[in-house]
Amino acid sequence: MTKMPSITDPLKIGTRGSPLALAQAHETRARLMAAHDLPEAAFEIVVIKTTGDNAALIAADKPLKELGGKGLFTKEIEEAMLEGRIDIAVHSMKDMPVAQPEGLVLDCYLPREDVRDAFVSPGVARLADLPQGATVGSSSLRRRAQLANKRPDLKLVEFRGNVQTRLKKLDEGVAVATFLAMAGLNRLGMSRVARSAIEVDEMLPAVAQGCIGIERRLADPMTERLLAAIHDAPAGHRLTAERSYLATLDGSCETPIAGLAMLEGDQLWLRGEILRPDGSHAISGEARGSIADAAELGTDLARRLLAQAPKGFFDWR
Ligand SMILES: NCc1[nH]cc(CCC(=O)O)c1CC(=O)O
Repeated sequence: MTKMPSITDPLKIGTRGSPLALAQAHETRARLMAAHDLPEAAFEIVVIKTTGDNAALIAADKPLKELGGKGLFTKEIEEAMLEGRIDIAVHSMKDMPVAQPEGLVLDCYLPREDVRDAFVSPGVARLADLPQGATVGSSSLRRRAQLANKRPDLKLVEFRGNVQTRLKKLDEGVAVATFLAMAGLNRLGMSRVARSAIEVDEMLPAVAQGCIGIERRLADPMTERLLAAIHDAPAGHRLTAERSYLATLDGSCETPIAGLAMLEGDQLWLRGEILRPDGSHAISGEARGSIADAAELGTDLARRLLAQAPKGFFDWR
């Protein structure tokens, strides 16, 4: 695109078709309209079906790592952008690999939502109140490992699908509780589904949880300029630290990894936790430093955690 988007030549916003993905695309469009004083018709939302949206695959209730891991929800979208069928792509940063394909850049982040996990249960008020031996549902490697580590008495079952599917499973008594990101619920206007928010000291969230990122083509200066106006610098500093930590740890989604950076003025406070998938061993640590050193902070914390990991810590794969 060489000129400002217009009704006759709209900027094409690529997204998955899930309710959460669409809500995120609409938020992005609203921010672009406001920042550039453009009408809604200057943007076109283009829904792209990804491997991860294949209902048959998801219904199989296999752990996501067996279905192709990170990239499952992005490959087709990135291909569409490289082919020019879309101009930008809106993503949940939590699901994004740390490196993008040649020719694409991911450096625009919207203001971050609630980073906490939600505790969802018809009968139990909070995580700490779960009775001994209760069955809980989650397909997230990180949440499963964290729960197994803290509460080895709990029984874990795979739980996937959209919010409605999961709530139905709870209704049917398949499990007494499940976990979702507060951010997703808030963006869907469904915060009431959360029985309580789990504080980050109790369950450290996934790297980049609650953050929307917008990807573009490298050789597209107009889009770069459009996106620069809606980039949130604080989210950028936090994500830089968290993603550099993840990159050093080799964050394929085959390893349970948690990480969260908080900003206090121009200082970053990065916390991290790596676990064995069965929860038998957790290693955590933290690092503090200036936003100018965000990337080094992430690398440094990751190296320190790895140094504490006994030989074979990740060998379970
Ligand atoms: N892995 C799926 C996914 N990717 C992003 C979110 C929620 C929104 C966010 O964290 O930005 C979710 C669902 C969940 O964890 O409940």
